[in-house]
Amino acid sequence: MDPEHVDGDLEQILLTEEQIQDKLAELAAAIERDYDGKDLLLVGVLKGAIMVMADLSRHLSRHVEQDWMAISSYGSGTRSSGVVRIVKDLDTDITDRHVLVVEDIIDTGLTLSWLVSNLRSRGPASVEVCTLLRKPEAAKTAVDVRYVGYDIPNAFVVGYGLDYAERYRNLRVVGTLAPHVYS
Ligand SMILES: O=P(O)(O)OC[C@H]1O[C@H](OP(=O)(O)OP(=O)(O)O)[C@H](O)[C@@H]1O
Ligand code: HPA
Ligand SMILES: [Mg+2]
Repeated sequence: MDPEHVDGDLEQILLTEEQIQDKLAELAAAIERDYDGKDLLLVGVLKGAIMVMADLSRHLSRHVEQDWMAISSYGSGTRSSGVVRIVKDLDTDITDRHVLVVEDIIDTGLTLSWLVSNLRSRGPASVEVCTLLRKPEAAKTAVDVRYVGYDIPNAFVVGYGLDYAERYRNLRVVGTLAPHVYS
């Protein structure tokens, strides 16, 4: 879906389809270099990361395995509840595996810091993180993020997997939501 199909619900387009794809190609190239000769498992965080996982993995010119976890901390609102809940766990045993967590956004960093420590407790060879978007508050958290696409301002964004009340995930762009939508 394109921005003109959401009836003025976007205040501003932050990232075009081209900017998103160019960045994912760049990140994929870095990942290929860093994991050369190593087995790699991509772990996508549902549901937001579906688009990033689909496009990032297709920019890779190597074999990877893909698995998914569903954890939710936002529910239907615009603020993190701080309570992280596993809705679906991995199907894969990650003992001695190189794991790369694929995220759409790191906002407060609460979801990710919880997830990374959960995964590290399973005895993997390594756990790193790749996110398309990161907000300033998250940049201050202790979680080390190896691959960051774009640092964005501290506003609620939707599109390219990111939702507000489950809508807008199928937008091709990332944009800020106009206040009239949620006020
Ligand atoms: O850094 P944080 O403040 O913890 O926020 C980031 C998380 O929030 C969103 O997921 P959400 O809980 O909305 O689930 P969803 O991906 O299914 O929309 C997003 O996809 C990240 O996983
Ligand atoms: O800005 C956001 N938009 C949508 N989902 C989110 N989850 C954390 N931050 C955001
Ligand atoms: Mg969400």
